[in-house]
Parts: sequence; C-alpha cells; structure tokens
Amino acid sequence: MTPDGAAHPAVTGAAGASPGRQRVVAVVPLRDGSSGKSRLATVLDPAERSRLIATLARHVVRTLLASGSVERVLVVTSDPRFTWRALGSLVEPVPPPMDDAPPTVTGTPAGGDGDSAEGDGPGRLQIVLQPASRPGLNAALDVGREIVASLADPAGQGAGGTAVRSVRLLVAHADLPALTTDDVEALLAEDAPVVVATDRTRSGTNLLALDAEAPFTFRFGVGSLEAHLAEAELRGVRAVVVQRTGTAVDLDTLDDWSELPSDVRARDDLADLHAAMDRARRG
Ligand SMILES: Nc1nc2c(ncn2[C@@H]2O[C@H](COP(=O)(O)OP(=O)(O)OP(=O)(O)O)[C@@H](O)[C@H]2O)c(=O)[nH]1
Ligand SMILES: C=C(OP(=O)(O)O)C(=O)O
Repeated sequence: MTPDGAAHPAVTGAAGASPGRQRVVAVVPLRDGSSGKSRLATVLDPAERSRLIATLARHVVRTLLASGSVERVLVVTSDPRFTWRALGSLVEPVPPPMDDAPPTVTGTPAGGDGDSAEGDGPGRLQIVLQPASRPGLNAALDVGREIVASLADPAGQGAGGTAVRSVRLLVAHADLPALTTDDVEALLAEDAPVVVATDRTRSGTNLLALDAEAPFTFRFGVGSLEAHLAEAELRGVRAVVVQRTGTAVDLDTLDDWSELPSDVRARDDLADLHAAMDRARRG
C-alpha cells in the first residue's frame, strides 16, 4: 500500500473537471442488516454481523456528514428500518412528507459531537428505499444518482446568481472503517472527471467521484477498478486512481481486519467485535 496522501494518476488525457464550486452529494449503498459481511459468517454470528454492518455504516456516514464539502448524504437501502436504526443517532429526525413524495426518510445532523457543519439544513441525511424491482449494487447507485441529478440547478445558477456547475456525485461504500474527512476532501480535490478510490489489493472500487449527469455506467463488482477505468476511457474522460489507507481498507474478510491500522482496530465502536476477530485470526 502507498503512504497516506499519495494519489496516483493512472490515466491522463483531456483537461478534467475542476471541483471548485461544485455541490457534492454522497451516495452510500447499504443493502440490509443481515445479508452483508457474508465473508465473515464463519467468524461472527448473525447478531455480530448485523452490529458490524451498522457500526461501519455509521462511521462512513458520520465521516461524510462531517466533511465540509459534502452537502448531503443519501443512503440507498432495501432495508430502511435497519438503516434508520443504524443511522438515526446521527440526525435529528425530520418527519417524512405526508403526500406521495418519493420514499425517503430525512434528518438533520444531531449536534453535540462537533460533527455537523454550521448551517446544516434539514435533510442532510436521506434514507432512500431501493425498489425490489431494481436489485443489486449498481442498480442501487443508479437510484441514488437519479435523485442526485434531480438536485442540479438546471439554470446553472446558484444563490445570488453565481454560476454553479452540475452536482458532483460521490459514491462511498458503507464498510470503510478507516475513512476520514481528510480522505474525503482529498478525493474531492482531485482534478479529474472520474476519481476512483481503489481497495488495498488495487482491484476494486471503494469510492467513486464523478459528475452526476455524466454518462457513465457503474461497474461495481469483482475487478471494478479496471472496469471503471475502461468505462472512463470508453466515455473519453480522464480518470485518476487514489489509494490512501482510509479509502483502501474495507472490512470484508479477516485479512482486511488484520490490515486495519491498529488505532482503528482499537476504536470503541469496534471493541465488541475485536475479541471475535482476534480469536478467529489466531485460529
Ligand atoms: N443498496 C444496496 N447496497 C449494496 C448491494 N450490494 C452491496 N451493497 C453495499 O455495497 C457496499 C459494498 O458491498 P460489499 O463489499 O459486497 O459488502 P457486503 O455486501 O457487506 O459483504 P459481502 O457479503 O462479503 O459481499 C456495502 O456497503 C454493501 O452494503 C445491493 O444490492 N443494494
Ligand atoms: C463491490 C466491490 O467491492 P467488494 O470487493 O468490497 O465487494 C467493488 O470493489 O466493486
């Protein structure tokens, strides 16, 4: 793995987007509270896996909400009840609308821990139902992207008539225990239309930044780093690859647990899983 802070241009070409004045909306896919972390099923019982899914998602969403550049966070899930239970402590609930608006649950960040930015409006966190008719990770992200694209100002004008470019979409997986606000800001500061934050084996994609309205097919799954770079090339846009500790380390396997920085492994929110993981790791 490369040292923190090192970003690695992988593909170069035409001038890229400058993130300058773009609004940024994060989309976090979170399938449910039971089927995920299946590669840890031999180590953790179902209740522990569910707790791990919730803990990791809380960390990622809290980090995104605390990142100064992120305007709002949409969590796309097929289990809004679990997701609300997992994330509700991060926000002051705002009652969902009574009319036939889309099935979202919104809230504004809870104060008290210094995480919420000044001037937060209602609905900085939205929980979005992934319809059963659109299953899978890539489809979940399409659902999120459609909502994000609808937030773009069609006239290209922000408050006070200043020019505002289209919305920047930041996809972030919900299982990145070492993600920091510095990681998020570093990714968003990359000057390229497509930014891929790869995993520690340099094969997958843990985060992806791109313009919400740019034509681009999500290709998450096995070998998604190469697939996303190929997709960018196909679309004729420049892509850069970023690999930082906080963006690279997800938590799918026992090996991932071993690769976590020791301060992350020791964190309070992972404490109750520590014993189970370490026991399994020792065999
Ligand atoms: N909404 C939604 N999220 C998904 C779906 N599949 C995966 N995800 C999320 O995408 C992220 C990356 O998924 P994986 O790395 O496969 O994680 P996982 O499903 O928890 O783990 P495994 O069971 O080991 O595959 C996690 O935040 C998942 O919750 C899906 O079909 N719908
Ligand atoms: C879905 C992906 O991640 P994971 O390997 O964590 O399943 C991916 O990298 O595209």
